[in-house]
Amino acid sequence: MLLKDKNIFVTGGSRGIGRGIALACAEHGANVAISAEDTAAERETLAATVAEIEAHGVKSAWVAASAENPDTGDRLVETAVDALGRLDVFINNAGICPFHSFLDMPRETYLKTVDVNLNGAFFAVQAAANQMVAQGDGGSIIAVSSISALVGGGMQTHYTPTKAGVLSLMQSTAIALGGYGIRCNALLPGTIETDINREDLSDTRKRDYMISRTPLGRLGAPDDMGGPAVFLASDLAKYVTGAALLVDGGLYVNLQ
Ligand SMILES: NC(=O)C1=CN([C@@H]2O[C@H](COP(=O)(O)OP(=O)(O)OC[C@H]3O[C@@H](n4cnc5c(N)ncnc54)[C@H](O)[C@@H]3O)[C@@H](O)[C@H]2O)C=CC1
Ligand SMILES: C[C@H](O)[C@@H]1OC(=O)[C@H](O)[C@@H]1O
Repeated sequence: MLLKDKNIFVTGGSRGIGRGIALACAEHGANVAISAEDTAAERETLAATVAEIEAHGVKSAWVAASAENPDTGDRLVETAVDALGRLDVFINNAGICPFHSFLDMPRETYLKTVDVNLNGAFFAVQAAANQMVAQGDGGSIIAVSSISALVGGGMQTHYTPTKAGVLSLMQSTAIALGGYGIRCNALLPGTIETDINREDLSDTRKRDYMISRTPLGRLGAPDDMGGPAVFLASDLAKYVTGAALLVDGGLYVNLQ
């Protein structure tokens, strides 16, 4: 039980990587609140995931709050404090990756991707950090960046800069918040099979190619992200801040 009695918020926790992380935290004894995009479908998914979290005997709560709204960060913190009592760990995970070619990228696709992935992360992390500073005894902030912070993607020209930005945000907030005992780290997943890439990976040639590039011989699953997130959230990582942890089955280092 690495996270007993810690109070954690996971954005985009309804499904995919966020759900995998939320369930791993609950398995380790944490109370976990989650958010997702404000849609009718996500409200149902949030409620279902909250039931799975509570099955671990911990407290949970959900809020439907879209990341592109700069006020959302405050709503997330309010939800955590109202339901759990305080906020010890904040995990910014919500994100989108609408694959699209560069030359004809619609402006709205670019702007929405930046708003959700980067601007949303900034305001949410700022709100969480202010709550932790007010509590006065430190905390842990984790941002889900990507292997795509380090390498490019021809159909991801709008997306990869947001993931580099989120990594950079954790590096700078590690400095800004270190004096308050707040650690800030980034998780960099490789290719994890979720709804975000279901259509892209339905091309079996692409899927097989991605597997062939991965030394561990398979794509990732959401629960592969759980252990690394629990580690960074826990006191095992008490001297880890400003770090970037690749969780990619070895994909990044595989040149030849
Ligand atoms: N699946 C992958 O291979 C990788 C994913 N990532 C990152 O992991 C994070 C999670 O991705 P997945 O779990 O794969 O995606 P997913 O599509 O399975 O889940 C996305 C989650 O984010 C939430 N979300 C989407 N748009 C939102 C909005 N406008 N406001 C608030 N919440 C919103 C959804 O409600 C959902 O809970 C993203 O930031 C993504 O960039 C990074 C590297 C690889
Ligand atoms: C959505 C992609 O499949 C996924 O997202 C990323 O950040 C990486 O580029 C992965 O391949």
